[in-house]
Amino acid sequence: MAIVSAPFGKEYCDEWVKQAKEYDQSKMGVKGLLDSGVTTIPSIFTHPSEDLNDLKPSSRNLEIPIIDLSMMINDRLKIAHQIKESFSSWGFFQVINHGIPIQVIEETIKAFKCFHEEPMIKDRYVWDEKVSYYSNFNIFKSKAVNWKDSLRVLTSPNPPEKETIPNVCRKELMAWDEYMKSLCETLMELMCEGLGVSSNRLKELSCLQMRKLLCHSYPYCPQPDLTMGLPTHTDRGLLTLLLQNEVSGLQVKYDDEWVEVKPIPGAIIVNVGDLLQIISNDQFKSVEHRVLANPYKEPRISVAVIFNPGKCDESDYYGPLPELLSQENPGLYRNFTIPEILGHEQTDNCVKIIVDLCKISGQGIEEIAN
Ligand SMILES: O=C(O)CCC(=O)C(=O)O
Ligand SMILES: [Fe+2]
Repeated sequence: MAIVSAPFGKEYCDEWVKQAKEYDQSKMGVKGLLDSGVTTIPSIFTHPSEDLNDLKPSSRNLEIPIIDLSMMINDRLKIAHQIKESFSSWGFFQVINHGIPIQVIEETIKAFKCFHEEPMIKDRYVWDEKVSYYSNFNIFKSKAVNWKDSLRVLTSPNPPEKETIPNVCRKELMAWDEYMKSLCETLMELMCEGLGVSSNRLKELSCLQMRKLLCHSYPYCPQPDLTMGLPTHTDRGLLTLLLQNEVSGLQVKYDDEWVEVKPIPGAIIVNVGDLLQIISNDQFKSVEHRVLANPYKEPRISVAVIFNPGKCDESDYYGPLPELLSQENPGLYRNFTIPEILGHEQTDNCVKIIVDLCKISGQGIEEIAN
């Protein structure tokens, strides 16, 4: 294979697109490449050097906040304030003691690992099925291909079309979606209480209704210094609930430094997306994060459930909650509709594009969601 770096100059660009197309059409994914015996990464995976020069996490002993949900019974308001504080400073926290049995968590990871990892020769059926769900999101609009494989399923409306979910992990996927919906409902109530608005406010805005499940697998990478698992981005939706296995790799930007999110068995990572930053009028922050290419033999598995508003007509407007606005706290964003957001181009490395899209300069906003 010819040496091709990231798509600068036209010739390189043509060659890059050709090779990326070949890779995409083969539907083999990164796992398939590894199974075919590659010991170095094909050059289409090489990320630009500016994205690779600060891969080391901060040497300061920083950790994203941990919220113990079992303490909610004793002091609900305290937990609501912890959530608000975590979201306004970090945009992230890990939740523990959330009530989801550890066996369910282990079975979920096992089922998704099975989907991504079954080798093609051992079990044809699993491989064929995996190929039929192959997705490499906007590969040609990215700077380079990422060293990961992903499964994407729209889990709402519930139940989703049967054929959109792989057989090998259908049962676990549907169960996980229910667990996440229920945990998210509790967290959204606490978020509202932390903001000082009515507990059901986000639910009533249909914020639990539209869910997308992304299951990523980051297989071993022989040259992790040259590529990324998932480049720097912010999530576009409202809220993301993420399960990770014991293999680290996720980093969050804090104070201009990258902080590693240490795997805690059974914990769920929760983070603010662009839409929630807008709705909270900047009280919650949508924060940059990324995943390094995995240097370990064990694959990194993560399962993200992304929540979005379910009312998606041209006439359904969302924007900063009016209860949060005052003379001293004017609205910082204009209203938006979901079709408008969906119409906006998306790649794996978008940073705050929706926040920027809706930001208004000057004071006040023209229209307010109600
Ligand atoms: O795989 C991970 O740990 C993070 C995934 C992520 O950030 C995303 O899907 O938006
Ligand atoms: Fe993300």
